[in-house]
Amino acid sequence: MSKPTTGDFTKTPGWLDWYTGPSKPRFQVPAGSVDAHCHVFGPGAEFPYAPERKYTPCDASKAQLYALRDHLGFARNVVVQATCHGADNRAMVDALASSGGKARGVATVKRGVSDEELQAMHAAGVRGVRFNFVKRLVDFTPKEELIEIANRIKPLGWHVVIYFEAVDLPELWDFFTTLPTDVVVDHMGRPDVSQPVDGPEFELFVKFMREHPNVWSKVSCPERLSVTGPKALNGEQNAYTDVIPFARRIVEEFPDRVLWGTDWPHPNLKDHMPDDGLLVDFIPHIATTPELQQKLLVDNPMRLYWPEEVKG
Ligand SMILES: O=C(O)/C=C(\CC(=O)C(=O)O)C(=O)O
Repeated sequence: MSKPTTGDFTKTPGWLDWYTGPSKPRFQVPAGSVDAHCHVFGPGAEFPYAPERKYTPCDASKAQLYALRDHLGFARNVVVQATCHGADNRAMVDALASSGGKARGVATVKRGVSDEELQAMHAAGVRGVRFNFVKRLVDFTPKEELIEIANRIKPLGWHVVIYFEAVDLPELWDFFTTLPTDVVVDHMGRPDVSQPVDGPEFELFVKFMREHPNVWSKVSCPERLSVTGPKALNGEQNAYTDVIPFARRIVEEFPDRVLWGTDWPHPNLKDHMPDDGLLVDFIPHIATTPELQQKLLVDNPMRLYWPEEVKG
């Protein structure tokens, strides 16, 4: 893969660039697998970063994303709008347009978005909107605005992706459970994996999924959640062992409502940048049978993002 660039923007101090030269995964993903959570950044010279952004990344282009897809053995991507682009979805939509139908998108929209804009995004392959509640990433948006947006995108058959920290789930519960669409949680609601997997915090998340059949979860980002590692670097085949019980529990309890993604280019990591090949080798630790792997990587994302291609 080519190397990251930065254009005229100055990266956030301490920014870690994505890993060049990822290893070839030992785990071969099933045919038709979907990387259901990844981003593009700019390039800033073509698609400038948003003035309201909380971080400035290195560039991560669609060509680099699709090269990674091919290298890892994936067939498709779901490109999620990153907060460094605010509600300017052009870089993400441009990536979808160049994918030959092999990428869908999740956008960020404001209440002022027009029906024509929503229709154009739908035609480009957008199938969801993302509501972000992680305070270091976004300014607060009133809940009435978000509900209004959710009601507007529902007729398009889109869903809502939510990103929040585990400690905030109790406060957000009532809002999340009134959303009128399918709801996809990023990174299992960011559990504190130093707490027990059957402790009150994660039990609340499991209850959220158990009591609400419209709620799905991405079992992604062990590199973000892990406290003890080991890191997915230097050929490590048993990375992020402290995250495994959490992800495995969700995969086994809700096999038809889980998704997986690389999270490339891994915004805002502070400690290390993982080798994406080794992240793929993490998958069989959390989806331990071919049946679970098929659902996680193919059947579930296809049902949510390419339903027209799913028979029956
Ligand atoms: O890539 C992710 O999912 C997580 C992010 C970044 C993010 O959500 C964004 O910029 O939109 C994070 O925790 O910093």
